[in-house]
Amino acid sequence: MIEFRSVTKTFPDGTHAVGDFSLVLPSRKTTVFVGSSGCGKTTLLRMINRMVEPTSGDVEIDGESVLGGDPVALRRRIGYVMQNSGLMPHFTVLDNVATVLRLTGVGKREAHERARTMLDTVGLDQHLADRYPSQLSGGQQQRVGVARGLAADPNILLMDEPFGAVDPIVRADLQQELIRLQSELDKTVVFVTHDIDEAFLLGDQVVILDKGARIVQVGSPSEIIENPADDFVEAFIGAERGRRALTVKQTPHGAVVVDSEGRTQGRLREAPTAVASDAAEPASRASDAIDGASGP
Ligand SMILES: Nc1ncnc2c1ncn2[C@@H]1O[C@H](COP(=O)(O)OP(=O)(O)OP(=O)(O)O)[C@@H](O)[C@H]1O
Repeated sequence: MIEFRSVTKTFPDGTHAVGDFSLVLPSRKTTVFVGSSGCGKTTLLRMINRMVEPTSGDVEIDGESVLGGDPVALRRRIGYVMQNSGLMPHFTVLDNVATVLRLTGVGKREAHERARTMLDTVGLDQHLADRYPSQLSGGQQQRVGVARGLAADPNILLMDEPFGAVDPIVRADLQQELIRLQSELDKTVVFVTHDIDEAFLLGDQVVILDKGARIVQVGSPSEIIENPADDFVEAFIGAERGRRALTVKQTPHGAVVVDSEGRTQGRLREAPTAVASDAAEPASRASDAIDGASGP
């Protein structure tokens, strides 16, 4: 479990990036920080591995302050995946993935072996191992970034807009891959995005932030969609428009669900009892009740 305790961050130039932020991020779940540009998402993420030092307050991992020990050792036991992959251009794919292992003293042979396994884990073909990052597509580079973040088998994986720079089709593919990976690996994932659909797709816990990393609402996707805290959240999640502004339309073959553009999204199942039990299952998605909805 990661816990932020009254954390603030003011940068040396006087910018108040985070003001009094407190939150528990449960273990083995995905928490998504979502909010518009400059609201403090990256700063929050980087305070977990001390790439940014808090001005005041504390961040704890399993009850232990991250501020007590050596920041370099801390960073090596926390996976980090960033936008544009952050791969080292003069290292091969295999060497990039093996980096953290090598830094922690693992021998070259063993590190490469482990790196090869990681390529399989993230769905990358072995023949890419000897290529350089510039010889890969954007989506492949991001997969290498994920493999590198996971190579040392960290309990915590921090992901900062990891799929922000790839086209929508590749992005959807990478999102599904992350869902698959998470179900296999069971990490504590902290994911930053400004895309609310991505947040709802990936997050067990979604944290909607406003300027200064002020928490506007925190909850499961279902909780937020079913009960937006205020007008800000309602506007942010697009509750009144697009794919979430759904209405029921009766047809000769039963009720269907139609979006705000008039497109039929799926067939409504008659399951009033299932609706009641959904409330007890926070991980359920609104789309679960819609037969045939393709998801965000
Ligand atoms: N090193 C820095 N020095 C001064 N101000 C900074 C620094 N890093 C970030 N900031 C400022 O702190 C605020 C929060 O930045 P942060 O990068 O955390 O936001 P964000 O929500 O991740 O934004 P984006 O989605 O655009 O990446 C912004 O106003 C930003 O300009």
